[in-house]
Amino acid sequence: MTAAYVALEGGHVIEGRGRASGTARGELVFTTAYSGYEESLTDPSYEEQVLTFSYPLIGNYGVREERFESDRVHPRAVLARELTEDVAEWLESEGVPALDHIDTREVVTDIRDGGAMKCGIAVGEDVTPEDALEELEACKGMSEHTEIGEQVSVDDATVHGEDNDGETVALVDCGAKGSIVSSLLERDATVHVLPHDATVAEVEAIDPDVLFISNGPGDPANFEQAIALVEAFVEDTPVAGICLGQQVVARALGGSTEKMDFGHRGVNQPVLDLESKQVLMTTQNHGYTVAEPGEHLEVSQINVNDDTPEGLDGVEYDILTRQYHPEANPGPQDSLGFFDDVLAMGEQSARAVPADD
Ligand SMILES: NC(=O)CC[C@H](N)C(=O)O
Repeated sequence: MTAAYVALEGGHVIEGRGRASGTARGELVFTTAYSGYEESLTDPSYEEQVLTFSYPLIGNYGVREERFESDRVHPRAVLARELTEDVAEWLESEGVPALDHIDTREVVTDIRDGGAMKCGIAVGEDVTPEDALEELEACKGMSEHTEIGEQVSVDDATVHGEDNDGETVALVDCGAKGSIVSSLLERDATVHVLPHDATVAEVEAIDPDVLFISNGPGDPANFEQAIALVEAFVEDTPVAGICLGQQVVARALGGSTEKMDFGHRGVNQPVLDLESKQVLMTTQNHGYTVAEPGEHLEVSQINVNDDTPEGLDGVEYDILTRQYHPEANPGPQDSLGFFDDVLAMGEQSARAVPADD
C-alpha cells in the first residue's frame, strides 16, 4: 500500500491510504456537498487549498469532462473517506495527490474547532511523515498568495456568443467557473471574458452593458485591478459580482472583507432574501466574507446560519452581487434568476441613456 500522510498545523500527522501520489501543501478546508465532485474539483476558487469531502463516498457516478467547470483540477490535494478508482485515476493523471481511508469526520471537526488551517501532504511508495511536515513548513497563508489571479485567469481576452442579441457583458475572469459564462450565454448575452488584470481602456473598448466580476480563489485584497475596474466604471455601468466578485465590489466601494473561521462550502446553504422573505438553497465555496458593505451598498440577502451578507444591492448605482453561486454546478438551481436580474439591470440602464445619434 502506498504511504500517505497529512501534517496539520500544530504538527499532528494523520495517516491515510494513498490513491494518487505526490506532495502538496495548502489551506485545509472541507465541503459538505454530497454530489458534484467533478464540478468542485475543477472550481478555480479551490486553488491553493486542500479539499476534504465530508460526504463519505466520492466518485460513485464516474468522471465526465462535460461536467468540469474549468480545464484542470484546482485543489492542491484531496482527502476523503473513500474514493472510487475513477476519481483516483483522474487525480493521479492530473498530478494531484489524493488520500482516502481518512477519518474525515474528525478532520472536519478539527477544522470547525480550529478554523481552516495550513497542511502538508505526502503520498508515495517511500514517503514519510517528515515529508508531510516539510510541506507544512513551506505552506503559505491564503492571503500571502498575492499572484493567485495569474494562476487561474485567462491570459488573453476571448469573446463568446458574438451573434447573440442580448446584453454585452465584460466578465473579469478572476478564476471564473464555466457555468457563469454558459448561464449568461443561455440568456442571449455576448460575453467578453477578460484577464483579471484587464485595463480600464480594454473594458472601455467593449463598452459593456454590465461589468461582471467572477468568483476566484484566495483573498479579494489580492485582486487590485478588478477593484480598480469597479471603481472606474461603477458610476456609469451596471456592476455584478459572484462570490469573490461580491467581495471585490464591496472593497471597491469603501466596504471591507474579512477571513471567516472555516467558511461556507457545500450545496445546501440557506439564504434569506430580506425583501421577499423567501429562503433559497444555495451552493457556496468561500472563506472570506464582506464585513462592512460600506455606504454605497445595502445587504439584500443573508445566510440563515450565521447572518453573513449573501447579496448586496447598490444604493445609488446599479449593482447586484451574490456571495453564493447562482450558477449552481454543483447544487440547487433556486437562484438562477440572478442572471436574469443582472441582464435586466444592464438592459434598463442602457435604455435610460439617451442615444447619441
Ligand atoms: N468562490 C469564490 O469566489 C471564493 C471567494 C474567495 N476566494 C473566498 O474564499 O472567500
